[in-house]
Amino acid sequence: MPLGSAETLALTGMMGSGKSTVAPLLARWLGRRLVRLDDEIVRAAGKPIARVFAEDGEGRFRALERAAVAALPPGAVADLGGGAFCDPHGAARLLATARVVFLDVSAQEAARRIGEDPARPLAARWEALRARRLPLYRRAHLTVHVDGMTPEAVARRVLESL
Ligand SMILES: Nc1ncnc2c1ncn2[C@@H]1O[C@H](COP(=O)(O)OP(=O)(O)O)[C@@H](O)[C@H]1O
Ligand SMILES: O=C(O)C1=C[C@@H](OP(=O)(O)O)[C@@H](O)[C@H](O)C1
Ligand SMILES: [Mg+2]
Repeated sequence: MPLGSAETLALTGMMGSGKSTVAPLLARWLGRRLVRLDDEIVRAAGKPIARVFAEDGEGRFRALERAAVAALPPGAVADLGGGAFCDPHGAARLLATARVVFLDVSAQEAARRIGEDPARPLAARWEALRARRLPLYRRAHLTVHVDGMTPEAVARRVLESL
C-alpha cells in the first residue's frame, strides 16, 4: 500500500541495525522531513544520551523518548532509537500513525558495527535486550534482514515495499 502523505515512515530495530544511516536516504528519496528521535531527546534534555542515562536514569530517558514519539510531525521519516517502539505508548502511537519498518541485524554484525559504544549506554546488554524485544519488533509492518546489505540496498528494499 502506498505511504499516505500524513503517514510517518518509522525505522525500528536494535542498536547498530542502521536506522540512523538508512533514514536520511529514505527521507531524501521520498522528499520527506527527517526526524531523529535521539536528537530530539538530546535537545529536550540539554545533554548527550550517555549523560541522561548516567545522571537521570533510564526512566527519564524513556519519558523523553515517549514525548518525542508523541511529538512526531505527520509525514516524516522517523529515525527511532532502538527502544522507542518497545514502549507500549510509543508502539500504540506508531502503529496508529506510521508505517513501521524493523531492521533486523545479527549480534555478530551489530558487534562489528558498534562494539561497546560508550555513546550507547545499553550496548553491553545487546543480546539480552534483543531477545526481550524481538516479539515487540515483530509487530512492525515490514521486516528487513540487513546483514550483508549496504544502506542503499536496505533503503531500496523499504521503498519497494511501500
Ligand atoms: N548497511 C550497513 N552496512 C555496514 N555498516 C553499516 C550499515 N548501516 C549502518 N552501518 C554502520 O553501523 C554503525 C551503526 O549504524 P547506525 O545507523 O548508527 O545504527 P542505529 O541507528 O540503528 O543504531 C555506523 O557506524 C554505521 O556507519
Ligand atoms: O536501544 C535502545 O534502548 C537505545 C538505542 C539508542 O539509539 P540507536 O538504536 O540508534 O543506537 C539510543 O536511543 C539509546 O542509547 C537507547
Ligand atoms: Mg541511531
